Amino acid sequence: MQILNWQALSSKEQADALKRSPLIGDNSLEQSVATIINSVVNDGDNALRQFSREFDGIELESIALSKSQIAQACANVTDELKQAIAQAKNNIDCFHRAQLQTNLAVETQAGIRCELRSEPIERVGLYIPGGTAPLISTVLMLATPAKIAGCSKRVLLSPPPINDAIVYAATECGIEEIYQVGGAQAIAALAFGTQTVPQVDKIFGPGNRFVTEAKRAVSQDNRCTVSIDMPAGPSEVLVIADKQANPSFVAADLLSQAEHGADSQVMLVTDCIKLAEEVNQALNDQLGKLSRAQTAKQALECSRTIIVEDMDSAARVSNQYGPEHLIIQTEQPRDILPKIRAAGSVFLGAYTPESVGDYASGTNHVLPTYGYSKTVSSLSLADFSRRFTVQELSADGLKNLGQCVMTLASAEQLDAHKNAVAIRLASLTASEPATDEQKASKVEA
Ligand SMILES: NC(=O)c1ccc[n+]([C@@H]2O[C@H](COP(=O)([O-])OP(=O)(O)OC[C@H]3O[C@@H](n4cnc5c(N)ncnc54)[C@H](O)[C@@H]3O)[C@@H](O)[C@H]2O)c1
Ligand SMILES: N[C@H](CO)Cc1c[nH]c[nH+]1
Ligand SMILES: [Zn+2]
Repeated sequence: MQILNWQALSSKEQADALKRSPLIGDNSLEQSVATIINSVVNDGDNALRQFSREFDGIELESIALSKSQIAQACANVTDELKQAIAQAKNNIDCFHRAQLQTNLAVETQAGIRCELRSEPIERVGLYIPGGTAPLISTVLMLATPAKIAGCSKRVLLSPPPINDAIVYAATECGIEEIYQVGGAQAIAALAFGTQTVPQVDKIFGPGNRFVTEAKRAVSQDNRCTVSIDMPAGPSEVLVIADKQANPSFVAADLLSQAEHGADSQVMLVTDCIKLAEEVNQALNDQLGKLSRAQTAKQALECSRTIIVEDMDSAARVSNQYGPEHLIIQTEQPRDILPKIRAAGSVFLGAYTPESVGDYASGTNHVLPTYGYSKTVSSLSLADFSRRFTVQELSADGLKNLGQCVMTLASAEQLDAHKNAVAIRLASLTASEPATDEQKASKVEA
């Protein structure tokens, strides 16, 4: 990887050093995805079949999997893979179940009760990438929290021909509706519905740049009201390492994300030039042995090593980049953690490869990319529910708050708002028995 000295760079060069892969900034992407979406809106299933032919090279017999197709796919999965799926699912289930929250109620003032409640999102669409690798683990990452949250309609889509283990993992997570459609056309189908694919309320799942652009586009399209989880595009990792880090471990972690796609990006930030050179050597040694060497090599071409003065500076560079995954392989990784402001998921120490989070530690691997980790959180149980508030005032509560609201409404010159309170306060006063003082003043009058 290209090695850059952070201190020697101008601020423009520093910003360029942290730019994402040029494939992601491709201007033609927006237009080609818009064309795909419009075709699905107009032609429904026919468009899905046409794009499957064009992009996946598959002549689709059935878009929806039948019960017998599902049973056959499950029977094809080996026991070893079934056991690994079960172990990963247990950990993911354990971590996401722990995120269940109870509704809360607070009395902000006497007679004023405020509540925060949450309800599952009813219809969710789960997109499982499958263009270049069948991401079986993504099924667990999406379907497990969707089930725990109580989403009643959970449909799963993945490119054709759908992988048997994806189907098995889906059924293990209680998914009954499975469709073989991929790419931007799958996202359009979930957003607008077709003759076969049902329309959903929210779309979840990562994907390549076509999928991610399609999610962005449908979430801003006023022809539908679908929402999305987050921009979870091509994988990224940034490794902060010091002189004690094992260069082979670092190289292996960088390659584990580089192999996802040519548009993936991996970064190394270190205060040790010797380590940077050893990692480059280890990358060369390991790259040739990978089945996806060509893809990883392309990703490495748009990736960089940045030499910084010290670990404080490393944390600042990482925060500026806002990586999807951040690995800290230093002598005292926990010392750096409090300085981290932006990362989708953090991996501490030499024995925490990023792969464990991808598959089975229990955390969710659906994470914001493109620098969105500065503002967007990693996928969690809360994303499958919507929160809403409730308030209830007693008559005394309204008496306590009425004047405050009327004063604010007057200041905003919104008379009807003020009146909605005033009319009630007046009715309360009228229905109250008169006090001795009031009776006396009436007699005097
Ligand atoms: N950020 C995250 O949380 C996260 C998690 C897992 C995976 N990922 C990423 O997901 C991605 C998976 O990508 P993938 O390609 O393997 O699978 P994918 O399912 O996302 O995309 C495959 C689909 O892309 C469409 N496509 C391919 N070429 C096209 C073209 N030229 N024009 C229009 N559509 C086209 C096809 O319809 C195909 O079915 C990787 O980039 C990986 O890094 C991200
Ligand atoms: N690294 C991916 C998230 O960017 C998730 C994944 C699934 N399988 C392997 N890796
Ligand atoms: Zn991965």
